[in-house]
Amino acid sequence: MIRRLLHYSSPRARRLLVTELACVVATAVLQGIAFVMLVPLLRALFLGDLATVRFWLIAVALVGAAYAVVFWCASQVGMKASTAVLDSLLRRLGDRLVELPTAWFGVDRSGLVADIATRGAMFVASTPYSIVRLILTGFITPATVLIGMYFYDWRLALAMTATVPVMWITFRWLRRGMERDDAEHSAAVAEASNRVIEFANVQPALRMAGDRSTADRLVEDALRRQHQAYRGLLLTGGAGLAAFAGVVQLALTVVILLGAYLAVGGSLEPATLIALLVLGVRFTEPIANSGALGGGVAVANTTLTHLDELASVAPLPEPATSGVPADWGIEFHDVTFGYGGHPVLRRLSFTAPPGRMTAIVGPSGSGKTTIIKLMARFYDPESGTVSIGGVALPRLGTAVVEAAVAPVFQDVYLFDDTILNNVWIGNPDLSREEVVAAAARCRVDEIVERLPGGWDTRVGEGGSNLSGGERQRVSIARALLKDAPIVLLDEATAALDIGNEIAVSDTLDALHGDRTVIVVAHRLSTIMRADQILMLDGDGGIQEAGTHAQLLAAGGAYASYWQERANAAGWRLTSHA
Ligand SMILES: Nc1ncnc2c1ncn2[C@@H]1O[C@H](COP(=O)(O)OP(=O)(O)OP(=O)(O)O)[C@@H](O)[C@H]1O
Repeated sequence: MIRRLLHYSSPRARRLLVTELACVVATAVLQGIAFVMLVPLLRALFLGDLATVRFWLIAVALVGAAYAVVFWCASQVGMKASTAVLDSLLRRLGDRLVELPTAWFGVDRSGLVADIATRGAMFVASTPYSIVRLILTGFITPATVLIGMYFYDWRLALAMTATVPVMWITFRWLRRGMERDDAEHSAAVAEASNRVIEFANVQPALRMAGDRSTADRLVEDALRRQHQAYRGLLLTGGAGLAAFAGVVQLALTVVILLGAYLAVGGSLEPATLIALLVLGVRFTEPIANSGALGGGVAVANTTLTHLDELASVAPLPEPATSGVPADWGIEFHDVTFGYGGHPVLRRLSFTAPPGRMTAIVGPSGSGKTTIIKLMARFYDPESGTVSIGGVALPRLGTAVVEAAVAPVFQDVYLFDDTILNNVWIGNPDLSREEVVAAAARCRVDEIVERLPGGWDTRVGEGGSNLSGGERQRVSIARALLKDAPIVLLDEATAALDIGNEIAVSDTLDALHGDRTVIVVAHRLSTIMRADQILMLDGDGGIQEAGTHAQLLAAGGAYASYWQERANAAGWRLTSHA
């Protein structure tokens, strides 16, 4: 564990940790020496040899003083080391999260990350001081005592040595059990916190649907699994500790019995036996205490394993020097891609010309959002290439792609900051007036008018104080402000309010002819604006491609799709009239 901890520590934290451990080893050895010195002291006391008693008393006092000084140093360095280790762990976690491929965050990992960043990192950072120190003392002090024992009676020392492997095996067994159960417990805690967060987020939808049983069940199941895992952890810990304490007591009993046998046989003086038995107790006591801490090491190891897992997530390949795109057109060439082995796109090829708007339409689940995500390089395709301006995205590099692309997804997440700052992050170099003007173009000013604090109203965690459509409007304003040459817009199906529709239309008008725009389009008004429409076939390919007029004239799948949507819209208007 120490090796893994050193691996995740900064050079300063590493220096402090090594110094702390050196001090701990020194205190443990000094403690062991003091215990060993008790033997001649006690023996002299029993025999009434006061001159020898005085000599050993001074010697024990000197060793005790040295112990106190080194112990104080270990405590001071230990506290600094804990803070430095916590700092290193959080930095490593933060740096790693920034490097991870965007797709890693697609699956809900918030529970796991929160567990590492809070409970896990704090626990690991305090481990060297609160646990490792005591465990090291629990092993080094008895080892010193054992060596000392050989100087007084090799037979008792040998008996003690024979018990060491049994204690070691039991300790390892206890630790492994705790490690396994803590990994299960930690996964259950992460799952339960994901479900509780989800439960809170979907409350409005649940209440609308009038059926809370499914979400209730999911949360209850997750909490039940967490309780079960915790019970398992406590049971393993309890049983393991009892077994370990039993083995340690057995070791002491062996030494007492052997000592008594030798004393009865006359080959060991009673005064020496009593002194050695005191030493025997001193040998087993720290070991028994450290057994209880083995579980703590297991818990710390779980967090370190999670950090190892994060470190092993393969990053997307990046070029040594980025290629330069000839323009801002996007090309898919023979692209195949899927999730978990199930292909969503099969040998898909198309071109989205620069400065033009391409609308992607098709059945639900046909891969429209997936195409947008491949363009933003959340993933690389399994085969084929996605390129911008003739340069494949792996040769452009993620940073260049991220700078060139302004994506607006359906599931918009806003920071718990003011509405203005949420737009401003699109381009922090602009002035407040410029940001307000750009946001107004996307009709964010309409939202702001009804907010008590105007532009400086906080939007709540994830933007929860705004509607889905409003959140997307803020996100569109942010994307516009970024002034990227490519805009990817996944039109919100869940937010078909008129204000949002006008905001999207105005934005598309503003972008038209200037940027390459790719829209996953659901609204007829959006689809009609496009220079090119790609209609997906629901089997990973393109069924039809062309302009609105061309596709209508062709009278194929798109014409039927259009007719259906237009009829539905007409029916709605009539029914309201
Ligand atoms: N992260 C993911 N892991 C596993 N499967 C996924 C993931 N994202 C999407 N899928 C699956 O891939 C398929 C295509 O999803 P995608 O979101 O691209 O479709 P879509 O055409 O945009 O759908 P919609 O119109 O309903 O938004 C679906 O079957 C979806 O369930």
